[in-house]
Amino acid sequence: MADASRGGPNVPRERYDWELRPETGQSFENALTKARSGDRLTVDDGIELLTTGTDTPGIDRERKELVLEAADRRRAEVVGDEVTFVANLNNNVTTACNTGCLFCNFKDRSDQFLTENEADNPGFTKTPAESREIVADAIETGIYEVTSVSGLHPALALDEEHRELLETSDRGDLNYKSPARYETDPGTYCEQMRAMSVEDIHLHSMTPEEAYHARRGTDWSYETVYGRLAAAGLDSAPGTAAEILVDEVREVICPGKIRSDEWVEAMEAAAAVGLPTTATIMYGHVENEAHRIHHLDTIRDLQERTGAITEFVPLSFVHHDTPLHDRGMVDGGASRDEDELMIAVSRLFLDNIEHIQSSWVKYGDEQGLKMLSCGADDFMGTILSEEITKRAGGTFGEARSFEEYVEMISAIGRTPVERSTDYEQRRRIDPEEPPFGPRLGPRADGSPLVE
Ligand SMILES: C[S@@+](CC[C@H](N)C(=O)[O-])C[C@H]1O[C@@H](n2cnc3c(N)ncnc32)[C@H](O)[C@@H]1O
Ligand SMILES: Nc1c(NC[C@H](O)[C@H](O)[C@H](O)CO)[nH]c(=O)[nH]c1=O
Ligand SMILES: N[C@@H](Cc1ccc(O)cc1)C(=O)O
Ligand code: SF4
Repeated sequence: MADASRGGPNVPRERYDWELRPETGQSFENALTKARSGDRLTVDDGIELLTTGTDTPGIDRERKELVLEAADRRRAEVVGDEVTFVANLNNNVTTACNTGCLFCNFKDRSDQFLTENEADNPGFTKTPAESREIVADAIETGIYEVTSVSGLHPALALDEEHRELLETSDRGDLNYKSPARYETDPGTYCEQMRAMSVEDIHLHSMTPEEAYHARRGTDWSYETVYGRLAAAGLDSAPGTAAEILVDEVREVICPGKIRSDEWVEAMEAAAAVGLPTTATIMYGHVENEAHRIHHLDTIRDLQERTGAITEFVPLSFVHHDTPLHDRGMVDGGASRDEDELMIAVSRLFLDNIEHIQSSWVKYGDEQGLKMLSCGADDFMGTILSEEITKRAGGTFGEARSFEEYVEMISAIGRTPVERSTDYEQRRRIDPEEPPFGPRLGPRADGSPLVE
C-alpha cells in the first residue's frame, strides 16, 4: 500500500541511465547534525538532505520538516526577518532563437522572422528605440531595475566591430544572418544596452549564453565581451542559462547550449570586470538529486572565487507546453515537497550566498510565501511583464504590486523591504503607512507602481 507520509518522485528517472546517482556513504542523521551546527556540507551531505535519506525511497515528510526547520533557522541567523523585493521591469528583446532547448517554449524559430516569410510570426523582436521607450515609460512608474533576457537572434552581434567580423566571415557555422534580412532589426547588444540604460536605471542583462552569442566567431574573451557591455550601460548579469550544471544532463535538455565549464567561465569574467551576478538552477525535469547537489557545489565554488553572486534563484521547471513534456521525456515538474527541499538545501549548502529567492512566477503566491519559511528571504520583483513562464504554460501572472507585496509579507509576520538589485540599498516599509510604492528608482516617489 502507498505510504501517505511519503512524497513520490515526480519523474520516472529510471528511464535515464545517468552516471551520477543519488547514492552516498553518509547518513541522513549525520548530514542533518552538520547542517544544524552550520558546518560546511559535502556533496554527500547535500544529497542526503535533499532526498531525506538515500536509505529510503521517496521523500519522508517527517525528515523533510527537520530539513526545512534547519534552513529556516539558518535564514533567520544570516539575514533576519526582512523579506526583500525589487521594483523591476522585465523586457525581453526577442523570442527568435534556434538553440533548441527542450525545456523552453519561449523561443520561436528565427526563419519565421525573415522578411520573406509570409506566414504569421508568433513572436516579437524589439528595436533599440522600442526597448528604450518601454524602459522610459516604466521609469516613470518608479522602477529601479530592468531585467532583459532574450532569444539568440541570428542578427544580434556584440557591436559594430563584431558585426563586421560576422558579415565578412566565410564560416557557415556562426548562426549569423544580416539584420537586413529580417522584418525587424534588433540592433547590436551594445545598442540595446545603451537604449535600455535610461537615466540611472539598473540594467540586469546578458546571461552567459547571450555572452557566448555575443562573441561567436571571435577569439575575444568573456572579459572583453562583458567589459564592452558594461561600458555600454550593463550593471549586473543574470545567472540564468545555468539549468543543471552537469554536462550529462545538458546533453539531454539543452544540447545546443554552452557546457557547464563555459557557463562558469563567463560568470567569472562578468565578476572580473566588476559586475555583480546572480545564479540559478532550473530543476524538476530529468535530473536527479545528485545532479542538483553537484550544481550547488559548482555555484558555491564559483562564489568562493568571485564573491559576486548576490542571490541564488531556484527555478522550478514549468512543464506543460514544452518539448520535454510533448515528447514524453517528463511527466511533470517537481512536486511541492521537492520544491521546498530545493529551497531549504540551497540555503543550507550555499553558506557563502546571502540571499535565496522565492520566485512567485514559478511557485505562485501561496507556495511562494511558504518558501519564505523554508530558507528563502527574497520574494523577487514586480516584473510587470512575463513571457518565458507564460509561454511554457505557467499561470501565476505577470506582475505584483507593492501593495500585494506588503500585504503578503506582513501576513506571515515578516518585514517588507524594498531593495536595490545588489541588496546594498534597503528600505523597510511600514505596513501601517499606505499607500505603498517604490522609492529607490530614479523617478520613484512612493506612489503605487501598479494600480
Ligand atoms: C528563456 S532563457 C532566455 C535567455 C537566453 N536565451 C538563455 O538561454 O540564457 C532564460 C531562462 O529561462 C528559464 N526557463 C526557460 N524555460 C523554462 C521553463 N519551461 N521552466 C522554467 N524555467 C524556464 C531557463 O532557466 C533559461 O535559462
Ligand atoms: N527577474 C526575475 C525573473 N524574471 C522573469 C523571467 O524572465 C522569467 O519569468 C522566468 O523566471 C524565467 O525562468 N524571474 C524570476 O524567477 N526571478 C527574478 O528575479
Ligand atoms: N533574478 C534572477 C532571476 C531570473 C530568472 C530568470 C530570468 O529569465 C531572469 C532572471 C536572475 O537575475 O538571474
Ligand atoms: S532557453 Fe534561451 S537559448 Fe534555450 S531555446 Fe530558450 S531562449 Fe533559446
